[in-house]
Amino acid sequence: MSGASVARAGQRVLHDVDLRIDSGELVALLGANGSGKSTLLRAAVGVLPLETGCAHLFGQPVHRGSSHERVGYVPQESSEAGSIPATARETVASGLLSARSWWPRSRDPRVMDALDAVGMADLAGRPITRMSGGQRRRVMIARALVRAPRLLVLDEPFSGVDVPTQELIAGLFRELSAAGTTILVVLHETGPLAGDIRRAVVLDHGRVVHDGAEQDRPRLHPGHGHPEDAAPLDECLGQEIHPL
Ligand SMILES: Nc1ncnc2c1ncn2[C@@H]1O[C@H](COP(=O)(O)OP(=O)(O)OP(=O)(O)O)[C@@H](O)[C@H]1O
Repeated sequence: MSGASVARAGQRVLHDVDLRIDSGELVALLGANGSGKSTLLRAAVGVLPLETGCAHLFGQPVHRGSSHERVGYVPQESSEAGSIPATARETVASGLLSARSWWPRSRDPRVMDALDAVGMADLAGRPITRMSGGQRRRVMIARALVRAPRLLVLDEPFSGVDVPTQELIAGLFRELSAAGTTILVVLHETGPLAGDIRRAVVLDHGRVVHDGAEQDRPRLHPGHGHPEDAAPLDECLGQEIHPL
């Protein structure tokens, strides 16, 4: 990305971002709530339009209709899955859909392999609407992995996932990274990937304030821009995120 700015609801929330990620890098994107991490990811894969600047993937300009056959994208929990009662297997198979192939391929062996890799093969037949948040998260990671992407873009993959599964997924990222997959991952804490991340990009109020060694990054300060951060606990508890 070069000189990339993005507006949401008429307000600029990403300012003049320059970011180049080379093939095979593992990069953590960090920052307080509302600092613009998800916005950056979504603009980088063409889901959100740029106000200024440009973005390229694999040397080609990115736009909303870009083909993402070489990109695996795992969005944040709140924007994924919805209430469609697809099974884990069907959900992962939908990751194989493309402009050339529109028929769901649940029997493709890659589907069960991807579910196995995130420890979800046993629940392949369960509708994702009947899964916990952490289980759904693992299914969405399998969906991103199923077509062996060259670039994996993940928005808080460990959120809601228990520690043993975090370790499992971190091990998977390590293997993929060693095999040359490029990984850009939004994290709140580096957690199980702490020893693996050489490069951290930190956003603050939509600007890159650090791009370099993880141990040199500035400490995060409390969030801004997300009203729930300041809301009393009983108000937060009243919010139903996934109505069944
Ligand atoms: N759908 C939206 N409409 C309008 N503004 C939005 C929308 N989504 C995010 N924003 C605003 O854009 C800014 C950046 O939000 P973004 O979700 O990119 O931050 P983030 O760093 O990913 O936050 P978090 O850590 O809480 O996920 C914030 O000020 C936020 O309030």
